[in-house]
Amino acid sequence: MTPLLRIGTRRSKLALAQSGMMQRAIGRALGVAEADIETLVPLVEIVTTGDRIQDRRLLEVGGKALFTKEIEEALLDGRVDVAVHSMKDVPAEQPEGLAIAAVPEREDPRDGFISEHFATFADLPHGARLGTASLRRQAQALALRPDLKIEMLRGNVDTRLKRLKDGDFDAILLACSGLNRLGFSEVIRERLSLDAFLPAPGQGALAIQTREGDAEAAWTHALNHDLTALAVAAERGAMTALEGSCRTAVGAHAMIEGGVLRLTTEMLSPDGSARWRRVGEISDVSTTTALDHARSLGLRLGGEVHAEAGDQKIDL
Ligand SMILES: NCc1[nH]cc(CCC(=O)O)c1CC(=O)O
Repeated sequence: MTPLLRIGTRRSKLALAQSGMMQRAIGRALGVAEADIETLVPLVEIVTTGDRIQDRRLLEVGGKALFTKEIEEALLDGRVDVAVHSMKDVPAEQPEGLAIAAVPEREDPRDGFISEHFATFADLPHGARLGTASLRRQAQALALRPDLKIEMLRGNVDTRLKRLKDGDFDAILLACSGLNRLGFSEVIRERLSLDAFLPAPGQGALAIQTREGDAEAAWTHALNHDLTALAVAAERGAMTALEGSCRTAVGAHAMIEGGVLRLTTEMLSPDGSARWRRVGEISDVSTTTALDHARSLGLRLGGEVHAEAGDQKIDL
């Protein structure tokens, strides 16, 4: 049996968990019998530059694309037909010839607090060591607790949890979504508030990427969750206006309740002492609201934050 669709995936446990979930969803959408999914919708593992490089300075030069480049090349070559990414890791612009064909329903978008000895973020003692590689989490943590010592924490989720266990940190912060998908939810001591720890644009959501010509295939519609796609479009609009990347402290989160989409976006100085935030809404949203409508709100609010931060704009 020749495969119907090949799914390109990174080899990390999280990437494999996410791709595996989508493999089953795509198999079902294509009407493939459960027993044939592995054969007809196979996973193809691809090592990306980002996986090879552990040096943060090099990652800063290369940015997000380091985690997606090789997979995108495989898509363009036709070696694979679909890629599953964490939306958070997808750059603002799609490469020529590729498209985000679907955005499945979002997992918990919140950041999780993980610690051996402390039950909540507020319980951390003066000067406690907090591990994170995210400039956004660093800035948001310092905004609440300038006394904390932020320490670099890189690597896959299991590496990070092991370093916490080894006593390298008093606590670490990780996305709840990744932990939930890995089956590690029990390590989360506290789910941090969306207000204090405004998530990264797209956090908790996945991006299903295809060649442009395949983006309208019937199975992509089956995987798409319209309201998540709309919320994420707003968040990524803000990200675009704020030139958000791994290098800047940018948060954006949109929630849809009772037909109202409410977007919050912010930028912070790395030490958390300055914070520029905007909130805006679109009313009467439904599953048929145009993504561009949501994106425009993001671009506008992000632009306002950007303008207000002005000269003080953080350039690292
Ligand atoms: N940059 C790392 C990254 N990219 C996506 C996730 C998982 C969270 C998600 O699904 O958004 C993580 C780990 C983390 O932030 O804890």
